[in-house]
Amino acid sequence: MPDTPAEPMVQIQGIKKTYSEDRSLFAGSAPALTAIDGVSLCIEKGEVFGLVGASGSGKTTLGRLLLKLEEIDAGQIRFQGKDISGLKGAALKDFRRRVQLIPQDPYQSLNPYMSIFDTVAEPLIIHGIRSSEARRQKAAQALDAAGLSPAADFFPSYPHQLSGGQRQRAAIARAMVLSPEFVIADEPTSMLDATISFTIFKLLADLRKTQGVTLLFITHDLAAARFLCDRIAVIYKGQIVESGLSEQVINNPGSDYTRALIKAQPRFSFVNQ
Ligand SMILES: Nc1ncnc2c1ncn2[C@@H]1O[C@H](COP(=O)(O)OP(=O)(O)OP(=O)(O)O)[C@@H](O)[C@H]1O
Repeated sequence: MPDTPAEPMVQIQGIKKTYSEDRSLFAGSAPALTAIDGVSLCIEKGEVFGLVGASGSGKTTLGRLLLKLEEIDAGQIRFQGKDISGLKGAALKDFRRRVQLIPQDPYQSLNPYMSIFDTVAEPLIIHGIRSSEARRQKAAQALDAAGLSPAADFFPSYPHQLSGGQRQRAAIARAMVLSPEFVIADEPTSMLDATISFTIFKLLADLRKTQGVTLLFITHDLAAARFLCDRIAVIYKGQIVESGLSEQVINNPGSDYTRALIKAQPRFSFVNQ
C-alpha cells in the first residue's frame, strides 16, 4: 500500500482578521484595521516554523487566532485536519490541552503570588490530573526538561527569586507540562539578553527533538529564525510576502521587504558562530 502523506499539524486558508478600531498611534479617524489579510499557511507535524516580521505586522494576532483566543472573520484554520471554528465544550478543552503558548514576557506572564510548582502544576489541575503524586512527577519532569534542575529545588521558589532566563524556562515548563502537540512561542526572548536568548533557542530546539513537539516561532529576529526554524514565512501588514526553507528565504530573499528586514538586523551573524 502506498504511504499516505502525514496530515499537517495546522492548515490556514485565506484567513482575515479586522479590528473595528485602529489603535495604532497615527491612525487618526481610520475606522478599522485589517491585522491579518488573507493568510494561507501549512505547518507540518514535527517542524519548527518561523513567522517573521517587524513590529505591527500581525504576528501576535495570527498566534492568537491559532490559539482560538480570537475568532477569524473569514477563511479557515484546521488543526490536525479539523476546522477549529466550531470547537466547544470538551472538544475545545481538548484543543486547549494540545495547543499551548510560550508567552513573550516572563516578567509578566508568571503569577508573582504562585510558587513555581503551583505555576507548572496548575494546567494539570485544570485538565483533571487529580493525583497530587502524578502532578509532582509531571511538574518535575517538565521543569527538568526545561533546564530547571533539580526540579524540587525550584518547586518552592517564586518568580521574583528567579533570573529572567529561569523565569522563561518556568513558563516553558508550564506550556509543556500537558505534553502539547503544537506550541506557539511568541517572541519568547524579547525581554532577555542575547546570550540568555541563545540558551532558550537551544532549549526549544531540544524540546522539538526530545518531545517531537511542533513549534510556531514568532519573531522579528531573522538570525534566531535561521537557527531554529526549518521553514519561515515573512509577514508584512497582515500578508505573507514570502515563505520557504529558512536558508533559502534568508540567503535568497524574494521580496524587498525581506531584504529590508535582513539589512535592519544588526545582530545578524550572532547565532552563526
Ligand atoms: N485588539 C486589537 N484592537 C485593535 N487593533 C489591534 C488589536 N490587536 C492588534 N491590533 C493591531 O493589529 C496590528 C497587528 O498587531 P500585532 O500585535 O499582531 O503585530 P505584531 O507583529 O505582533 O507586533 P509586535 O511585534 O509589536 O507585537 C497592529 O497595527 C495592532 O495595533
